[in-house]
Amino acid sequence: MIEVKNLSKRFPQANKPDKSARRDVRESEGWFNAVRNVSFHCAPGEVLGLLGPNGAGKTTTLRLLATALTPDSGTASINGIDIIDQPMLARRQIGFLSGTTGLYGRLTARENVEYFGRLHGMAAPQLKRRCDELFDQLQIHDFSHKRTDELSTGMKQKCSIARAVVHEPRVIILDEPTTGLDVMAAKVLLDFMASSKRAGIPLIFSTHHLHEVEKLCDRVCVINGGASVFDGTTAAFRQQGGGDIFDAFVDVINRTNQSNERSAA
Ligand SMILES: Nc1ncnc2c1ncn2[C@@H]1O[C@H](COP(=O)(O)OP(=O)(O)OP(=O)(O)O)[C@@H](O)[C@H]1O
Repeated sequence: MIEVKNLSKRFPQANKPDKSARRDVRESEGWFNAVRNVSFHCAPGEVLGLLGPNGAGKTTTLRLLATALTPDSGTASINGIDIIDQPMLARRQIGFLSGTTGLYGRLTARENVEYFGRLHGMAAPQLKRRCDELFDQLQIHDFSHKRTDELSTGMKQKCSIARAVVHEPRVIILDEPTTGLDVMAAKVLLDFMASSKRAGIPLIFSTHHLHEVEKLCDRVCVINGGASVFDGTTAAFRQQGGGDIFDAFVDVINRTNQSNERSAA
């Protein structure tokens, strides 16, 4: 179970805001409140889609949850483990794919995944079994012997996901897993996510592709201007757009933009 309540994170602003530019409701006296008030939950066997326009705060939220950043306020727990009180313990439960691949270019795909498995303390037979399983699921076998600096974008992404989940995490968090991938590569990743769901693993992923949400997600959280502005089932979200998920997204964003503009004025 993943539970997030009222998370917030601000960053110091390097430059003074341009007075002629439209004011962002998140700017405040030298700080930028990238995440202001984000709440959602995701139960075992559920997939939650994290949606929002560019710059909404999705990556920052996922980095907070994955313990790569420390929240300024709010709480989050992974299977009952508080990420602020016990970040190391929480981290061991999480498989996190960040936007940057972080692969070692001079190692092969297999060496990269095995290296991270060993860092997690996996024994050789367990690691071999897990690599074989993941390389089947993610269709990595054909290029597992190639150095990762020689791989295509899709191949690198598959390898990054295998690396992120090699230790059989109890929750999975993926930041834009299918961005930049062709249809066939994206399908492999979506099938992988569906198999994690069948295995009962709570999975959260951010995306700009609403058809992925239709296909996979039980729940949706929309972030706009650093705050969660919708958190509920995919069916309830679709209802917001009279049955159309695209209309629902546009409607929620337009409504909250108007209210943010009123607050910033
Ligand atoms: N380290 C940082 N310092 C200052 N501002 C930051 C930092 N990290 C993120 N921000 C700002 O916080 C806001 C949210 O960024 P974030 O990357 O979380 O958005 P996002 O929803 O993932 O966007 P996208 O869909 O474009 O990936 C942006 O305005 C960004 O410039």
